[in-house]
Amino acid sequence: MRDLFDADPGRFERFSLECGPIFLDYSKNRITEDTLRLLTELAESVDLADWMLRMRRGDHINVSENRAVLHTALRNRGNEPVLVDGQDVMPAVREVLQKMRRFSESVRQGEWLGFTGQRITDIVNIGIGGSDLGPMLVARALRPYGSVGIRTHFVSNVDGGHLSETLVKLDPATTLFVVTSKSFTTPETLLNATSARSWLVRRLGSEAAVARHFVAVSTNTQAVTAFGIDPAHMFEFWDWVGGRYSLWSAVGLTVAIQIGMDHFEAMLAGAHEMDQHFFSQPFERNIPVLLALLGIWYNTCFGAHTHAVIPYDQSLARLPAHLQQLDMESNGKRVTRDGFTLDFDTGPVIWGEAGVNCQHAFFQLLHQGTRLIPADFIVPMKTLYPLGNHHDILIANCLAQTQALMRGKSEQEARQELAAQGLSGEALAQLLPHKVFPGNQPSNTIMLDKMTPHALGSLIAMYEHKVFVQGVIWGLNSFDQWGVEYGKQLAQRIIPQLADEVDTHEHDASTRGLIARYRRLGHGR
Ligand SMILES: O=P(O)(O)OC[C@H]1O[C@](O)(CO)[C@@H](O)[C@@H]1O
Repeated sequence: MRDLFDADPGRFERFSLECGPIFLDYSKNRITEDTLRLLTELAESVDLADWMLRMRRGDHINVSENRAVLHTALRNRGNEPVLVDGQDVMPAVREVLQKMRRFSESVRQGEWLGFTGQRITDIVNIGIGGSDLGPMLVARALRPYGSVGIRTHFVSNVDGGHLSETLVKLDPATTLFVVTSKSFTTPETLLNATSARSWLVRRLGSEAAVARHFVAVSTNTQAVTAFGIDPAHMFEFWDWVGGRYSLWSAVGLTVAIQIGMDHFEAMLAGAHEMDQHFFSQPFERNIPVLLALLGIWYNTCFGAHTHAVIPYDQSLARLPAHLQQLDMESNGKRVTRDGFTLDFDTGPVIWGEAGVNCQHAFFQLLHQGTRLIPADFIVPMKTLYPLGNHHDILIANCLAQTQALMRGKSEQEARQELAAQGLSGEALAQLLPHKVFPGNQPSNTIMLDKMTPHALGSLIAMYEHKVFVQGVIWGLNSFDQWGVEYGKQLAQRIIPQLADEVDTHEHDASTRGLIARYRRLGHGR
């Protein structure tokens, strides 16, 4: 890459793109114009444009679940209809957005009161996976846009510690629980919701309190009603929205209460702007398509097994976690949508951490380890937290890291540096190999103007489309997740067996031994 930069002063302009508040510099990749031409030919060879159209027009491209994939309809700001099985879904989408607006405003204005007549101050979203990670990321990133009197909390883990540690800070009289579950059958969520309900009823002394302190977000009215939540207090979404693509729906209710519906809709508008870019730009000028092609190139042709996501923005600290589900649950697949087993690598391991913290943790491996690790660096140009020169230092670190990864440090440069420090002979020779950086590590720098609802919407939508494009090229159905079912099934079998006396012979010796140990030492003893 050093040589490519030296040979072409226009490389940055040639290999950077803009869409609204998003600026992508992809010049620090091992690419030439030829590489890009070949990669876009690859996209053409799998009829990517046709797949994009099929997604957009509501075809059932989620073949194993026989569903349309239309999270783009949730943020459609235009007037055109979006058809699923011949029916326009936009009126229902707008109706739920209106209902979210009415409800979130009434909570924010103090019109929706708790059972004892007090204002709501704390919202607890109970959900897991897509019913947790997306809204949690957004709530954290957009906190400065929030209402002063409202705090949000996210409980996902069935580990009793998660709920207990949250409840201990809360007053039931001023707390609203938003039980968020697409299926409303996820055991972890239902158990957390049941325990929260018991806490509320015990502390407020009446079952009748539930109606003022519990609302639901789901596609399953029957299960919501069976749980004891009035369907009038249920916010609907639809089976054509995948869990990991659902933060744009009523799954964002907690966020809407926190930041207000105008900001929530600004986030939808940002996502819509990215959708329009994605659906209209030629592949070689299309940000999600280019990110996908670069990722495929490193993954499949260079054997890079992982992809790092490094937000230089503390408020995006949970972005890697959200993208882990988005990417790995979508493309962590080894058979094609037609059921053929693939003989090449597909979805990479997504990982990452907020910069600069990770510079002091795992960056050593990026700089001098043996692996090829493509990385995305995400950074806002303006900060919402002006504090002395903190932001300049943050930016400088981000730029320095991508530069160091790209340039490396040659043996000659390292030798000169050591000599300048007064080293020579044996001492210099011994240290020299440790001071050499191979470089040539690829990265994308994604600059946001500023962390706004609009920019965040564009950023997340950009990654959704990247994952879709990769799935199409690898021949996968990116919208099912059968792989997470098996462990769930086994857990249901093991739960009753944790009690004494139950036969465990169906299991392997390891699982049997661990159950026996738990019976002896754990189990609340
Ligand atoms: O919203 P639900 O139905 O509770 O599901 C939660 C999560 O569980 C999964 O189905 C599997 O982990 C995810 O895809 C989903 O986001």
